[in-house]
Amino acid sequence: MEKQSRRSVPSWIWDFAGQHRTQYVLSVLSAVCGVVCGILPYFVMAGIISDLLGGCRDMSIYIKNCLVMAVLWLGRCGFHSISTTLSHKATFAVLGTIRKRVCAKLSRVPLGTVLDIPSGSIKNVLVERIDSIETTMAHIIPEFTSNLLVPIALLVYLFILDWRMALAVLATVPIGFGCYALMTRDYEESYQNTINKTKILNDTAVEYINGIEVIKAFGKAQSSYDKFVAAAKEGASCYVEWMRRCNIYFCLAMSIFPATMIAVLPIGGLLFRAGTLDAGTFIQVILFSVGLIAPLITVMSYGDDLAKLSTIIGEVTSLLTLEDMKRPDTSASQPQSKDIKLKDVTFGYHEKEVLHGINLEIREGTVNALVGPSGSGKSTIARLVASLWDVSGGSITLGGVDIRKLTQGDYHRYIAYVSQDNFLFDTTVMENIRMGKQNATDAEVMEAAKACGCHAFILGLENGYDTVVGGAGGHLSGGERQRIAIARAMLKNAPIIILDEATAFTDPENEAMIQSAVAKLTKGKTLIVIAHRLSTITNSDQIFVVEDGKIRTSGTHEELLAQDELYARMWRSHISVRDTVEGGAQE
Ligand SMILES: Nc1ncnc2c1ncn2[C@@H]1O[C@H](COP(=O)(O)OP(=O)(O)OP(=O)(O)O)[C@@H](O)[C@H]1O
Repeated sequence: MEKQSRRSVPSWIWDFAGQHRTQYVLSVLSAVCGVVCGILPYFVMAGIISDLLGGCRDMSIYIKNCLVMAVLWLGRCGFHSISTTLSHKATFAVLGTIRKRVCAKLSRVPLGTVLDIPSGSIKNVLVERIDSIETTMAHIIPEFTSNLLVPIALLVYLFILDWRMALAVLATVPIGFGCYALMTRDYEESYQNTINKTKILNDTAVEYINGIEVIKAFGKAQSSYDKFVAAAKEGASCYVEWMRRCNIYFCLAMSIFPATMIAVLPIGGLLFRAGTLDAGTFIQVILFSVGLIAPLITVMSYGDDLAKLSTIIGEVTSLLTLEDMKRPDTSASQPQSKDIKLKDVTFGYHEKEVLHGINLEIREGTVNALVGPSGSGKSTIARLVASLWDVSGGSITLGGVDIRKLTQGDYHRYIAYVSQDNFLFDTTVMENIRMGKQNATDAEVMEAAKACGCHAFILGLENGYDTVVGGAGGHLSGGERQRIAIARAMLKNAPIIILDEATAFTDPENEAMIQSAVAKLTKGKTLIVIAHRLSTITNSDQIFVVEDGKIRTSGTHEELLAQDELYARMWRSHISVRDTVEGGAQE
């Protein structure tokens, strides 16, 4: 993910806060009140010390001050609690909004954009990184503001009291800031570095888990594990090195900042001796200098968090500013028919063009097949028609309307796409099928499953329709996954079906069941099928032979057998493989 233009942290939070802005404002006000309650006791203490020095023996004054102090401390706790409650509530809502916007964004960008970002990185931003800013955001908004405002107010008061002593209080500040600046000089670069290492670690972990089957099968457990350990070690040493560099400056800054007495006591002592500073003012300055530095140190400690927040905002922004597929908010016009036309379509993944001027017409209600050698571009054509990517050149029209002029929602109502992957979500069979139609009743889901011949095997599962299928449908066989995916498409009841036939699961029994499911799914509809088993498409109205990213020929099975050598060759090899398989099965 590229770094995108950075926005300031407050404006970014303000934008996402939306209807929760009032909560943040109230939270800041409560925090200011809390810090004021924390500082007022210093005034009271100054008063008590003056009274003591003046020889006051009136008990009621001490008791009154004691009560005031107690009320102030209670107030401090109360306001702090109100402030953090409000800001935590608002922050959780903001983080929810951010996650929703990122997820919505991912559904609007071309599929390729999402595939190009390692899934570990997206998951990392969406879950861990956004989570990690919760505490920072919830605390930083009220506490940073209040801890900054109150010392400023105190400083103004000190300058009014005695400008010479106010300067003495500030004497250590430039040195402390100097140390802090040294600590943070390469902060952004170092932090980005650690983030990159963490991303590599995440991606390695996700790859290790996703590829565990291959790793085990090929005996690569040790080398894959070593790769993961190396990524973990690199991440750790990067952190340790960064901390080692910062630590000395951090310790110096944190020791020098609070050491206000170094200047306040000798300068104050000299002025007191010279008679230009009275004891009461001297005492107030001593107390306030302590009260002033503590909130300032808190503010400084947020510098680190602010920088982290800014980096994470950059990452989230880089996801949110990914370029959308160009689709309008409302469709310019509605298609007059369900005919699909590809005109001079070119397309490339990254720089490499894989489709070179595709022209084909698919008439409403017909069965159409794309056949051709592996890698010739069949699935790519299907994905473009399914509007998962945009064409690089040329156009795809539905009923005469360029599909880029239809909203995603409008277009997807026309299309049901069953991909080779047959991805199932880690939820129940019922919910996986229901994804075809969100408001479908259980009865409708079962009806679709029956029509696709899955009902019986689903009832045979551990918990029937309530069986959880595992990550990506891992608890089911390939053929079962495919039939559930077909049932899902059937429930959607879209007029155009795109079926990217998987090459596996070709045992005769499964093939027969899948064929019967497909036949029911596509009855009276437009079908575009990517066929690997040519015997399944001999009755198609049109067969397009794709070769090297171009349509080589088109026609019916018989026409192509007679006219196209490539098709005839593919048919002969299909027949001979099928005979071998079936012969083998019968023996
Ligand atoms: N996500 C991708 N990124 C980059 N290149 C890709 C991507 N998907 C496919 N390709 C390339 O595009 C070309 C066409 O691939 P496509 O999947 O469309 O072929 P196909 O005819 O469907 O193949 P098969 O029959 O093996 O499924 C191939 O050279 C392939 O390597």
